[in-house]
Amino acid sequence: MREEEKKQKQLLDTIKMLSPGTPLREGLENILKGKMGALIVIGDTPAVMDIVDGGFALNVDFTPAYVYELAKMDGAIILNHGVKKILYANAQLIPDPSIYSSETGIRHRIAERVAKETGEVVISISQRRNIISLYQGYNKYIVQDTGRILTKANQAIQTLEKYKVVLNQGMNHLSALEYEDLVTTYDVAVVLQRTEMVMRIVNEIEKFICELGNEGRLVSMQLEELMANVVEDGMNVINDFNINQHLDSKMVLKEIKSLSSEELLDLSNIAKILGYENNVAALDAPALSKGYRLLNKIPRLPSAVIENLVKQFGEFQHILKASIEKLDDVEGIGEIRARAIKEGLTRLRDQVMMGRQI
Ligand SMILES: Nc1ncnc2c1ncn2[C@@H]1O[C@H](COP(=O)(O)OP(=O)(O)OP(=O)(O)O)[C@@H](O)[C@H]1O
Repeated sequence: MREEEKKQKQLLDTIKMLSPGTPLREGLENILKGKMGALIVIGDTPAVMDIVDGGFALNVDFTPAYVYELAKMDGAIILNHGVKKILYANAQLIPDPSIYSSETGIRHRIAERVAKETGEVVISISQRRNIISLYQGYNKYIVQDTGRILTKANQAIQTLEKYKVVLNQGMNHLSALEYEDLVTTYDVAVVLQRTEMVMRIVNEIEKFICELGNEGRLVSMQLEELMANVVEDGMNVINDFNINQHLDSKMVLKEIKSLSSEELLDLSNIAKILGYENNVAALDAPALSKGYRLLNKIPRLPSAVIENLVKQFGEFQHILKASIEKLDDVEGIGEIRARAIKEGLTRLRDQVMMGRQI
């Protein structure tokens, strides 16, 4: 999984490197518009240079215009890793022919084999089919039309908005139950399930944003606005209800993330990760909140003080029922802050109950 995640991140970084607005993308678009093809290797590692024959060394600064002119020649262009320099042009690439390639055109076959053999990024522009393909190791990615990606990104934002409404309702319901001391494992598992579903859509949208480059600013802003507090609230729900002796909150989050889409639908899987019994009946069992999430919503309450409160009282219900004097006894809390906490909790209760009626 780790290796898979690393590869995915590498591919995303590469996609960003040729996203709209970058000099590399401009060069590639020019080649496409000029109805030419190209074969471009990014990186002059020994593994790459071992399979290069002929061509000539340039070592000039990368510009979209140079790469366009050089693409008029036969053979491959080799750039440095940061795409700052054009190192070689007109190079013949001779990768191991026994490496499997699923491509049909010669240029694409060479590109795929070179990427597999060297692990580097290879870009192939097909003259006939008018497409840009990118190979990195064993991964392949086809550069798509910006308008199409934008449509998909906007659809994903709309889906995210719908999921966010449902998540907010779940969070508000959980808050109300925390005040009433009526939380069950089911209510906790539901909000964590919804949070994870939201995060999975966010991952999709982040990929689109990488692909869109400077065309993705609006989507990025919308995403940022929609995601305010989602990650923190999710983490605090785990902090509040995790009773698993073997997993800390970060590990719990990781376990939830590693659930397949089907496993995520079964709430008892989430309950089990949190340390509750792994059966349907356990979902009806009461769950006690420590209070991290709700205390974090009180303005100007430092996290160290929240930590001390939870350490001293153990449960949100005990904090809720504590007198000003008892709150005052906690390290970092004087009388003024104790009153502010009381008032903050009352105000929050009113907001939560109002939200529930809607
Ligand atoms: N081994 C190689 N090393 C470097 N460049 C190559 C190599 N093989 C092919 N090329 C480049 O690819 C160009 C196109 O080759 P060819 O037309 O056979 O491939 P193709 O896959 O049909 O291309 P396209 O899809 O662009 O029409 C060649 O003119 C050459 O510049």
